[in-house]
Amino acid sequence: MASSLLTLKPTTHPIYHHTHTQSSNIFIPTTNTKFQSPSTILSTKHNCFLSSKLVALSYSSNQSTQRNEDKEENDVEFVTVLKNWLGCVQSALPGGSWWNLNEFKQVESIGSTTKEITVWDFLRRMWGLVVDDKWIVFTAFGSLVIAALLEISIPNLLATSIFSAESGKASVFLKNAHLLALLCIASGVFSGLRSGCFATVNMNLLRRLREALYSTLVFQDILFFDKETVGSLTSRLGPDCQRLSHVIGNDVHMILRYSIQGMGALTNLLILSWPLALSALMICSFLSAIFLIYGQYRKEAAKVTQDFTASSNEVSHETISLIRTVRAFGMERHEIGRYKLWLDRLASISLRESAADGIWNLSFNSLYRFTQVLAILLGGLSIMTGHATPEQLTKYVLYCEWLVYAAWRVQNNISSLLQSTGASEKVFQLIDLLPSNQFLAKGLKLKKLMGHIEFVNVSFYYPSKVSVHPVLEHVNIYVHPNEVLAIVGLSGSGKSTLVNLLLRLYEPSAGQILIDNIPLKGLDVRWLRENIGYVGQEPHLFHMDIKGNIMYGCSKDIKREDVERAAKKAFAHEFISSLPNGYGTIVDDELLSGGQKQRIAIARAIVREPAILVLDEATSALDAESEYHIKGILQGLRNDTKSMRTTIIIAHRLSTIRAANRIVVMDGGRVVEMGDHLELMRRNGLYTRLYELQRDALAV
Ligand SMILES: Nc1ncnc2c1ncn2[C@@H]1O[C@H](COP(=O)(O)OP(=O)(O)OP(=O)(O)O)[C@@H](O)[C@H]1O
Repeated sequence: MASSLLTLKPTTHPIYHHTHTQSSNIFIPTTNTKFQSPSTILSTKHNCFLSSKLVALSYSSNQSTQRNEDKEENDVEFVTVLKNWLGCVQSALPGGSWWNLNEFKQVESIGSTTKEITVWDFLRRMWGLVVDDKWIVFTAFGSLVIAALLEISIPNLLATSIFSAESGKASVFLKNAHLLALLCIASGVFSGLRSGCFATVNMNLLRRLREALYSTLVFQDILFFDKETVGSLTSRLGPDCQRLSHVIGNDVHMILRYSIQGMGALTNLLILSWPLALSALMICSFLSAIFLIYGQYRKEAAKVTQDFTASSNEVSHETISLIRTVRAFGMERHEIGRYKLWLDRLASISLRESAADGIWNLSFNSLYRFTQVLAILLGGLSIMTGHATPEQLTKYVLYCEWLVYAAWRVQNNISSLLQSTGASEKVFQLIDLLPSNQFLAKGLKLKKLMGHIEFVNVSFYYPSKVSVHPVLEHVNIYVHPNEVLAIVGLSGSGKSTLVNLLLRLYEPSAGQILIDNIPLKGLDVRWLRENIGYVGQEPHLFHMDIKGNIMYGCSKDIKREDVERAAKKAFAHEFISSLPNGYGTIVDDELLSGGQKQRIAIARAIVREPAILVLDEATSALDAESEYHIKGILQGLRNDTKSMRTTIIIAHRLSTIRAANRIVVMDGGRVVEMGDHLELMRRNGLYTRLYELQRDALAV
């Protein structure tokens, strides 16, 4: 290859100089004008012949030097390649660096810090999940034991039947054949019962496991969801739970079944010939020793695989849920690359697992065959010396096979159990999380909420975001019952955070919030939320009909007329009625426009007739006409003295909140101005600046 790149034409062209790149070992021809060919130096009329001779000589000597150099370089190249290969082989040998999973553990993936759990703890916890079905479990294990004992008697009876036929003992043969048929039917019945019961246990276990995990997740603090990703959590609920559900119905079941069969086979072997039985046992012990290393390795690999699966799930979830953004920015290939990175890592782990599997199977098969050879050898010798009969040898060979096969199955299922134990760590860590304190504390439920709100010296940091400056700093705000309070300010000034604290999605780092003079912490959180109507910046709809979406979370008895009235107030009735199934139309986040979603969300907040209404940028996606009407609603709500409703409205469009009783102006987490529109305009501060900027923008 290297020499083929060199095209030496010394008499007509400047000599081709070749360089040797260290990294690639490829010769690159270069035309270097400073180097002249021998023909250029010696080519004169007088010395034409001599020069041509010298050229030839020099060329041939150059060629031979080059051949030598090429050879040396080829040798070096060969040695390097050989060294690399040897290095690869060495690292791939059992115990080599290729098997080390630590480098994967260092990859930043989800949930890498978990408390190690022992197999015993794991089984204890799984038992806790199936204890309600204990009778099904006991029936399953009872049938398992009976079926296993029946199955292990079959080889003995089989050999006895064959040899009784061979020796012409018809009555013995018939008796054995009947017994054999009975045994087969009975073992079939008990095997069926066993499988059915274990399948039921599996199903119930999976259901309970998912239920336990899901209900723990749903009651976590919002802070928890700031840290965890949706993809990783759904991965725990999906594949991880599925994997754990096989533990009792598959792993424990198989371990027990084959342990009984193995013990039965060993007992039969010991009865037949103890030296032969011991030799088979030695092989099994050797297999167990190999297995110990293999099982531990699979447990480690399972943990890494589980985390990588969660990470890949996270990427795919993010990409699919944001597919419109991905498409708009043409990032499809980039996203595929991101996903592929995790798939490659998973494949890398899988490769090691498969290789470990291969080594394990190789060891097992070799030893299994070796047992057969040993049995024939020792058994044959015993027959020749008159120490054993052919019938005994046949039984011996059959039971030997059972023993080794049972040992293999037991060990394989122990390995699977270890894998599940590894995979269970994160799942149980999540299940063990305590619900948010809010749901544990029993708070007050007031007879009637007046809607008086007070933020007293409130400061706040988001716990998930380490920051020098607080998001809110010494905020003091009073909202009177039935008042419409608007909060304005630049983006990121902390307006939504105020609402988050009012809804108790987070707790203030300092200061406190009072409602009707009672600290928020002292109130029942569910009751409080029932009494607050909230419309967020990006309202989300559930995949259900519009009526269900409007009624969502409302504890009162709501009639269809109430839903329609709320929809009319929110200017949603007209577009809902124009849909094919009206209020029965199934919608979700993708099927409606932003403005339509916002109107449904406003109807959802209105229908519960809350004492406190919070609108966080609730008019941002509305057209001018709807916004005008919504302003009318707000005005109506304000004048509705019967319902006594306090309204907090956050808006960027200052036109929306001009009519508010008071306007709070926020800047960098602080309240910088407070008053009604005219007062603030007179003050000529931040509000005036913002107002004028918006007016100018509209005038342009
Ligand atoms: N869940 C969160 N975790 C960490 N930081 C957050 C979280 N939510 C908001 N922040 C940060 O808190 C600060 C205030 O955000 P907030 O949403 O309250 O501002 P805002 O005034 O409502 O902004 P906008 O008008 O753009 O909605 C921002 O710097 C933001 O990055």
